[in-house]
Amino acid sequence: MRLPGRLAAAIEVLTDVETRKRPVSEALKAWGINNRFAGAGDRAAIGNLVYDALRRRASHAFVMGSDTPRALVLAVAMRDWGDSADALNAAFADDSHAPEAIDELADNDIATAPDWVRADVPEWLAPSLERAFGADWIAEGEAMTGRPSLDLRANALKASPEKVMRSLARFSPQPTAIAPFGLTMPAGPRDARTPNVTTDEGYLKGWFEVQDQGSQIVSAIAGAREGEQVLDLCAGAGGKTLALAATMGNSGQIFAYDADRNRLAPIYDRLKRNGVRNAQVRAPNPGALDDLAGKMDRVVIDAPCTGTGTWRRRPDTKWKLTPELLAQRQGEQAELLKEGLRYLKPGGTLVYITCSILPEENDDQIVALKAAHPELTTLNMAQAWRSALITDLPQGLATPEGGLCLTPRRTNTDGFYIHLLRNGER
Ligand SMILES: C[S@@+](CC[C@H](N)C(=O)[O-])C[C@H]1O[C@@H](n2cnc3c(N)ncnc32)[C@H](O)[C@@H]1O
Repeated sequence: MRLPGRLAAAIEVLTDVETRKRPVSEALKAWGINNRFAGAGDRAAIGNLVYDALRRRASHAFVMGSDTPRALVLAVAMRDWGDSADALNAAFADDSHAPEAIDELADNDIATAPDWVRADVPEWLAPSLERAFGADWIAEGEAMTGRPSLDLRANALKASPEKVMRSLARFSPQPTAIAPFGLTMPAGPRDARTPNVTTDEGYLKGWFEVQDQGSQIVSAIAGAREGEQVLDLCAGAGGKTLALAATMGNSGQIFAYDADRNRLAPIYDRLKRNGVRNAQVRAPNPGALDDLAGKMDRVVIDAPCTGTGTWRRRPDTKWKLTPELLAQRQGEQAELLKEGLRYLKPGGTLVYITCSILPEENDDQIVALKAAHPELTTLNMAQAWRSALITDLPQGLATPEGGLCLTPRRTNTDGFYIHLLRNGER
């Protein structure tokens, strides 16, 4: 397929996403099944167009004077991919699969757009983001419209970063800037494809996992040490469990739990592939964690959240988020923090993590928890960073209440928050 046909296909997929409220991945898959002639390169290009359209949905719509799928996809071609309207029209003229010619270009000046449009975020979230980032909030929003890199974590239980680099040399991975076991492959422009690393021999042997550098950083700062008893209360598919096991050198014990059996299911294979021997999965049965009450050195709560830190990867969620959903997540987080305390021994450490950048899910939760539990004290983040990552904590990452907030603009990672609390005296 040439570009005109790919643009038309992207308009079709985006229409499906917007009218049927379908997740992008599902709509792309359905399009692929109905259009079997399209190759992997076509599917990747169409996916890039749809995701790019959603990443900058508000500003694309402003510039084009329209938010139809057609306007949004054409905006990607012109604003992101650098094709002029004239060049596109010339290409459309001799391609029977092309969208209609562009003859109604509004071309509004983005400098005249409201702040939330320039930041490409939902209008109702502007006050929260301004509270989180002050004068930088628009730049932070803009940075969340870029394509994310593909990051890997070398599994220290089985391989060094150098060994993984050799295994994946054909993709030219580079060491990550902060995470010591991380490798990264920057996203390419236009129709570039994401490398398929999960068919690599090294992956199948458990030498590395796909994990955003931000997730690797917070896993390291969680500070699990050799020999500790650790509860991973929201283990999901085990992304952080695996990283914790690696920092613990397979000693001590991690109890991996999740309330959702389906989310937990992949963890068994992943633990095996990664050579993890110190993790015990606790399925969500009644009383599954009762025997751990008051015994844990560390309780990690990688809480369910709005996922605002992952907007680069899942831009459709940016526009679907509602105040009601935020309030629901806040309620779940407050409950989980209380629940997590149950398992902590005196002197133990509570680790609170979200992949959100909203203060409502981050510092605000900690303030409320500490008000109800004066025995909790915030651990020094600069010290935690230094002991986990050897370097000094970079300026500007600390939050007002003593947590840490990573963002695409600050650390070239997904957005993450982490806060460490000690339970009384050690
Ligand atoms: C951010 S995800 C966890 C991601 C995972 N830790 C990882 O690194 O791949 C949050 C998880 O919390 C789980 N969850 C939600 N409510 C819970 C509860 N009350 N108790 C335990 N897990 C819960 C969800 O099922 C979801 O898997």
